[in-house]
Amino acid sequence: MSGETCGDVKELRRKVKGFWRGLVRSIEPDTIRDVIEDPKMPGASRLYVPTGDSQAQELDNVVNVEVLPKLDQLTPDFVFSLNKKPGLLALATENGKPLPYIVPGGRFNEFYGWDSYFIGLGLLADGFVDEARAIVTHFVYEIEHYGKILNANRSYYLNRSQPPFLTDLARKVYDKTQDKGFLIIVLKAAVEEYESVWNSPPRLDKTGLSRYRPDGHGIPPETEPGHFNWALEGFAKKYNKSIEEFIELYNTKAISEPQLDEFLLHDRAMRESGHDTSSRFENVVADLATIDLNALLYKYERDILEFASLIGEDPKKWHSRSEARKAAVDKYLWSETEQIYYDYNTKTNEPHRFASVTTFWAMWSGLASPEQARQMVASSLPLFEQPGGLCVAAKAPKSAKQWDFPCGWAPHQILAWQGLRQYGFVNDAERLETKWAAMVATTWQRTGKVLEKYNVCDIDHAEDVSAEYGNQGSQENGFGWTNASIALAV
Ligand SMILES: OC[C@H]1O[C@H](O[C@H]2O[C@H](CO)[C@@H](O)[C@H](O)[C@H]2O)[C@H](O)[C@@H](O)[C@@H]1O
Repeated sequence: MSGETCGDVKELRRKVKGFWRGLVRSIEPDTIRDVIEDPKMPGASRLYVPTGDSQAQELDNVVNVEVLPKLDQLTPDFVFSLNKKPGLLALATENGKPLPYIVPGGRFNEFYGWDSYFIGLGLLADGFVDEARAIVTHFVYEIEHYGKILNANRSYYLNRSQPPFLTDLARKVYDKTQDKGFLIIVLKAAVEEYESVWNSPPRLDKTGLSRYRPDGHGIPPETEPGHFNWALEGFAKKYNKSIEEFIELYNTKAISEPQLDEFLLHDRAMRESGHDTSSRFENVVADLATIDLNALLYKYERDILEFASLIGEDPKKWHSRSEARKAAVDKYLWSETEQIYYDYNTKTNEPHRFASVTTFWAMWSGLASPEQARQMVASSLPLFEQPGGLCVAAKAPKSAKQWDFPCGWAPHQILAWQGLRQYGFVNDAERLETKWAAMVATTWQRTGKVLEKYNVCDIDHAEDVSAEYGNQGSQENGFGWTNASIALAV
């Protein structure tokens, strides 16, 4: 790294400490209006509170508060019915006060599932332990009241989750606080989430592995206008309708289109995977036992085992579960010849041969054996390494989406750095951290912004990623997980 770049990185690192403040939100009378605001859906003005949360209900003299029905009534049809009156979902309070949370930034003005994990890591690196602990408390609240850690706390996200990271963040917070009471609460919620969301049908498959496969109905309303035009044109033509007219007919079930149902099943699963959208997942992901999710669930099993031991409960069951998952991953996902983990198609019963950088999640979670890790570093790492760090994929698809080549994203970098270090590949981790931090910092100097994602293959134009809704991030506050990556790399 040149002296100038090194200076940019250090300056950005200092800035990041201050960026967090601008991303903090809190559901309380003075701030509720700004917090409810949804750049994705202008006009959102409601706060939905779960049955039984009387504290959140007290805000009804400031905004329009509506109480949700009980958990088992949050069906796809019910959630769809809220699309005409979208709103924010209440989060946890503590000692009678709302607990603040941190949003990613840009068009994402709500509490996200996996973004919050990475934000939590950044907060811990910056010494904000209470704020990181609050993220865990919100996750627990969401599991108790909404049945899952939500994609984010908006009404239209009620039926789906995101990649699960509760236990690792809780463990890291516990390491700082040594609060066993906190661990007991987390353990109960994590087991509940594991059993009812990830280890039950429809997500659990006969292989014993899990898939992203949420329920839902209709066209996802939070996407930018025209997002689905390419997929809907043919259907609209068939009925001699405009795309808007067709959407209305389809959404209200006036017409039935099983082929579109199938496309949207995968689309929802792709959003649950956090990788919306990508050519790896389009039209297939609800059938895939991905390396991503199964690595994360292995980590849950290992963490739950440890939490149970720490509080004096019998951890045996979790040992068997993690061993069974490891065996299934080795059987179905590991490619001995190509030395990489592929996803497995549970419908066609064959590997989905798409090389993804998430293969390194098997190292982050401890799922890979030392030999598998060595082979992946030797054979697969070079496929993804680019001037700006790790790319999502090894090659360009026909039509690139934002989670495709040539993009690189902070969560992928962070998990790979940690995975590499865990298996002793410290030089590789340091080299990748340096490449990424240098690219983020020089782009920040050039554009004034810290962004959601980067073109890691063309670092002189790294901000140039126009796929889908463009590139989020700002001058004042950066972007949540990228801020975190700088806090962790430097
Ligand atoms: O509005 C379109 C989609 O936006 C979200 O996805 C992207 O931003 C999230 C927040 O940073 C991030 O978690 C996700 O990985 C990104 O792809 C949202 O999560 C989607 O559900 C939504 O349809």
